[in-house]
Amino acid sequence: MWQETDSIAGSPAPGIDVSAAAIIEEGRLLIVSKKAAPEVFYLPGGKPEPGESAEEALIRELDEEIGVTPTEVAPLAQVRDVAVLEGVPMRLTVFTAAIDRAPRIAAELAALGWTSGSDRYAPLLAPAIRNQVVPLLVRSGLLAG
Ligand SMILES: Nc1nc2c([nH]c(=O)n2[C@H]2C[C@H](O)[C@@H](COP(=O)(O)OP(=O)(O)OP(=O)(O)O)O2)c(=O)[nH]1
Repeated sequence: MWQETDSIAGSPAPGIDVSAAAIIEEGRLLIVSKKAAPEVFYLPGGKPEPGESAEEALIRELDEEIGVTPTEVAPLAQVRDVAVLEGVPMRLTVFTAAIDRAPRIAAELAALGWTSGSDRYAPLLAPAIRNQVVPLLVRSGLLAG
């Protein structure tokens, strides 16, 4: 289902897996920052726990982080970059999603915002989001850019 670009068949991918949601409302993408690094913004989500699928992890993390349940979840892309907090290789599995209520900051989050991808948040976005996910959303017609 996912297109793999740089793994050798049969060998596990190095680094960490992270699931994240691209939630767009009124032309803006929902982004969050964590208390551990309040100046870095990225998509809500996190690492799957043992035995959890990427989508199950996403649903759990959205509840824990922003108190919402996704109403429509669809695979968008897998991107590889350096995980901005750990500094290790990361495979980020991104789903598009809608949410059932207004998000609110919970758990370990510092802030929540909505970005066009080219506004004041742009320099604060994690590299995977700024360089890969936002351009993909713009190419897909989901974000004006
Ligand atoms: N959720 C998320 N994490 C991202 C994105 N881009 C990016 O580099 N990361 C990095 C930040 C962290 O280094 C790592 C995710 O770790 P995390 O601390 O948010 O995961 P978690 O909620 O499962 O936390 P924990 O179990 O380690 O406490 O991936 C993104 O768009 N969304």
